[in-house]
Amino acid sequence: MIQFDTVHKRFPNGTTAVHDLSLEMPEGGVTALVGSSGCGKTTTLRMINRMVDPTSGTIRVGGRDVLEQDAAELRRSIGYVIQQSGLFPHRTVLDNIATVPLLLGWGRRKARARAAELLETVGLAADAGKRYPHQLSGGQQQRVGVARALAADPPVLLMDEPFGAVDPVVRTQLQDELLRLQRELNKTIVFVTHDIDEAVRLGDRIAVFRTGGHLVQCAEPAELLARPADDFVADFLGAERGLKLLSLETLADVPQGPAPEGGAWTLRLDAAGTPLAWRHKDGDAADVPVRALRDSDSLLAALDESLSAPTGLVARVDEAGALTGVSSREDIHDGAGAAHERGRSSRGPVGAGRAVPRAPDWSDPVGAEEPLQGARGTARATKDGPHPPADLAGQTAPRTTDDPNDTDDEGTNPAAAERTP
Ligand SMILES: Nc1ncnc2c1ncn2[C@@H]1O[C@H](COP(=O)(O)OP(=O)(O)OP(=O)(O)O)[C@@H](O)[C@H]1O
Repeated sequence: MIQFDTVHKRFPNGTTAVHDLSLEMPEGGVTALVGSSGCGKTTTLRMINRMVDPTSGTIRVGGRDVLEQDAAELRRSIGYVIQQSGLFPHRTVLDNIATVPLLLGWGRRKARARAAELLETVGLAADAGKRYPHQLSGGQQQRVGVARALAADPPVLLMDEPFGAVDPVVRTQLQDELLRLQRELNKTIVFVTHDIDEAVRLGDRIAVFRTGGHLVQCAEPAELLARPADDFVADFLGAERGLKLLSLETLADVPQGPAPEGGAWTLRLDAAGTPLAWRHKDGDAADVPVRALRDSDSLLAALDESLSAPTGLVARVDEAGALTGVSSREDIHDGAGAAHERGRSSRGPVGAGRAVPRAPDWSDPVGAEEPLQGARGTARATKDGPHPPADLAGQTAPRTTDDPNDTDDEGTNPAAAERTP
């Protein structure tokens, strides 16, 4: 879907941001761009929708050279989500989401109907549509940002650290939701992040860059974790590379047996057979909570639970949450060893049956129930409106898809003011 062919970007001040990049981003997949600060991730992303033009080389989207297309039209045909959502502060949420459809000449009624539909898709209550961005939490604003990017149903979504400014809990919810949406929508997504865990979780492929805009390795997460190309990539992946690999493997193949009876600990179940807690036979010790796991949960979660459970056993449940059996710490450990063995072999199927997130929908209760006030995490809003971090103020935040003349080769910001479609 997106092809970079020896693409080079040198800014007028002499900085080489991207160095002879050749990379393919497959259709319907999430390509995560990672690397340390200043290694050219954002520039790479912005060359796709011509917010920045390459100095040399060719970028094709859907087989067409982007330089042969009108920049404004191209930008409207590609969804774009940034950190701090980049919403227009003086427009309602509904109008923010309707921005691109209006630019495409849909007509107000149709554009608003589509915006209302998308509010639901991203898990926000209809009431949120009438609010202004600063009346939403950081996580909610990001959802609006995603809805806005999806409004004209573009085949390609560019996401630049979209969840970088929310707290870890909200961030995980947003990641889960993106995975759920992606299973339905099958967009071609390019996702920039600093966070390797986020890249492993979301990426079908991960491209690792190093300073100077050099691509060091591009591979599926499991392959990257099992066989980093060099010390730079290994360092970037971090000390817990082995555990990260287990986050990609499911528990499905680990054997299970019947829950123990008559020993020191027994598993308490409710009437439907759902595990509740481990109970000690003497009744002196407090019950130990149990985190029952499904086949689709990860080996990492299983390892964690087996270490937390007093018996070393992991309760396994079916889709309805009813107990199917238990797996021992040893069996889980063997499963982990087998996953690593496959990873070390030339092209093992590690990660093929990738673990899926547990929360199947936008489980942010704020969307429906909490008062739509204030912000959580670092994307804080106050009664005076959102406060973007200093490095974003006046630069990234105002850049949106409805800003057709916005290119930044000189590092200036022609889009400081909101433009009306
Ligand atoms: N408009 C510009 N003019 C001059 N240099 C620029 C411009 N935009 C980016 N750069 C430089 O190009 C290099 C790559 O920047 P880029 O924003 O693409 O990196 P990044 O990997 O996305 O960084 P970060 O993770 O910190 O956002 C950096 O050295 C940056 O200072």
